[in-house]
Amino acid sequence: GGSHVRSTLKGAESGIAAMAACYQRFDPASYLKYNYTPPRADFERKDSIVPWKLACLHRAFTEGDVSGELLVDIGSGPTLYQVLSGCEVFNKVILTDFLEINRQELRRWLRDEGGYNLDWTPYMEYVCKLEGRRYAWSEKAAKLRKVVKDVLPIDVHCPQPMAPDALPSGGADCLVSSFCLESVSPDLAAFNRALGHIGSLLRPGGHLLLIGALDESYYLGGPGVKIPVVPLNEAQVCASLKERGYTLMRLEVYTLPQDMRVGVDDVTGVFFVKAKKV
Ligand SMILES: Nc1ncnc2c1ncn2[C@@H]1O[C@@H](CSCCNC[C@@H]2Cc3ccc([N+](=O)[O-])cc3CN2)[C@@H](O)[C@H]1O
Repeated sequence: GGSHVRSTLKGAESGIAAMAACYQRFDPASYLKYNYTPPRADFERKDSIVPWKLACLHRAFTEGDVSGELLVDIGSGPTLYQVLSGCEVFNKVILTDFLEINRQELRRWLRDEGGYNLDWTPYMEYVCKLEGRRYAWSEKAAKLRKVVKDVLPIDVHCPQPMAPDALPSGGADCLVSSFCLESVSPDLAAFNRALGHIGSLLRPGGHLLLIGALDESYYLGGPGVKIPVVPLNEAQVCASLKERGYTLMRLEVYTLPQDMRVGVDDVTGVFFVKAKKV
């Protein structure tokens, strides 16, 4: 009856409010150091996580079935690597995040203002190498600065995650989202709802490229800032996608070698999904 539903929704709201409170302590500089420097971002190592992610994204964006005008990155955080390949395929890219501090970090790089917390050059060089264009990282930087049109607020727990006029009426042609949904959802039900909410931003027939953590229960969003994560397994990810109206086209899983487990989280694996909205 009604009272049960009210208490359930109330529970969800308190879990989401608690999560938002955690994120007030998120520190972009620490987060970048924990996850986007060696060993997790070591371009000399074939088994490093970031090169694996960049290769998955490069392949997904360049195998011919992904096209259109507008690519939106959901929950960009303070990172740009998610759209280094996509910026060659779409002529408009919009980055999004819940925190102004992360949006500022991205804008600082996009406006070439200096004072960055991470050097993205090795990332751009690696993607250029994947594209068969050697030593063109400055062209990649220029392309990114030209194609990224905005950095906007988002809340994936809202049925309408972005402002009503943020996107063209048809929605985005493609979404990419990396390590966001499972890290902002108090439980699996919230993860499922959030997946549905972002789906409303995507046109039918559009693609979703989703990267996420497997079996993660927490990560450090800064020194001593322990942020809870809903632990997911592959079956749950596939079931959520199906339930929210996506057709799964590819699922790839990366298992972290021991020395990639550096104490900043308890992730055992990373999934890469390429899916299509029915
Ligand atoms: N309600 C919301 N809606 C949208 N975005 C929101 C909301 N709340 C917070 N956000 C926004 O979403 C956040 C995205 S960063 C979340 C970090 N994800 C977990 C972390 C990442 C990571 C990276 C690399 C590797 N690896 O193995 O190489 C493992 C892992 C696992 N640990 C953050 O930007 C926040 O600002």
